Amino acid sequence: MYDFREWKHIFKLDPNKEIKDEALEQICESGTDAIMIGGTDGVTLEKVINLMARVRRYPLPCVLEISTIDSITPGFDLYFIPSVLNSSSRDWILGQHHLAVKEFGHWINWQEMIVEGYCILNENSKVAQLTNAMTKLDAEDVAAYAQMAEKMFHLPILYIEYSGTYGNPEIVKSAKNHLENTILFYGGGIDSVAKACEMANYADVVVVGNVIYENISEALKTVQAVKATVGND
Ligand SMILES: CC(C)=CCC/C(C)=C/CC/C(C)=C/CC/C(C)=C/CC/C(C)=C/CC/C(C)=C/CC/C(C)=C/COP(=O)(O)OP(=O)(O)O
Ligand SMILES: O=P(O)(O)OC[C@@H](O)CO
Ligand SMILES: [Mg+2]
Repeated sequence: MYDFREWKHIFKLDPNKEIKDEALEQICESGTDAIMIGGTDGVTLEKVINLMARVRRYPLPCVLEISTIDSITPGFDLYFIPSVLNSSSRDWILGQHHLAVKEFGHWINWQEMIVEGYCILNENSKVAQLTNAMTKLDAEDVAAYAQMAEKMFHLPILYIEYSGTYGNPEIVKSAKNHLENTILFYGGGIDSVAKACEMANYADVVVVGNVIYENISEALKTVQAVKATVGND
């Protein structure tokens, strides 16, 4: 079983986006710690299976970040289950989860399931709009979610999500200062070595998504940049 607590860098591949074999090979052989498959819209079972099979040619961990019940497929190393802590709708905090467990609970291998407490901060992102996230939060608000994630709910992961835009490092730093056991993921707008290094100072794991499809050579450079950053100032 892979230990996500040891990871520092993840590439997130979107099943709803095309990636050529050559680019996929570069991503999978980049030295990243894991591939996470996930996205907000257009995530179908067929697209997830197809992408998983292509990633499976390479010997690195492959995680499904569940966004819909219908696209869950066996064969991943781990399953990350998002719960959007700052959603204004119970559906995205625990409602969808309740439906899934009620219907499929007897099939679930809980050792493979890792819950991510999401805090979504880019109001213009598709994921913020989908989940009705309350994005107007300051560092104190996010620090409170961090404490709740760790101390109240004992969540393994807190994910600060700026999907599509670069976030505020002070907010990430403040969250990190309130965490001892919960692993802090940062994702959003990492499109350069400088941004990757800055967030790696505070987050335990830096997630890199869109730049894979926009500028693969910059995407690849983020791997060593993150790994060379000592972190947690
Ligand atoms: C192995 C096997 C076959 C098991 C079967 C048993 C089973 C069904 C287990 C599942 C148990 C369970 C509790 C499932 C949860 C079900 C569920 C649908 C929960 C809701 C998850 C959720 C909150 C989704 C909302 C959207 C979201 C937060 C998605 C996460 C990914 C994300 C943030 C994508 C954004 O990515 P990005 O690339 O920025 O987006 P776009 O580029 O597309 O804009
Ligand atoms: O696509 P970007 O903006 O890199 O964000 C990565 C990830 O946090 C999305 O869920
Ligand atoms: Mg994306």
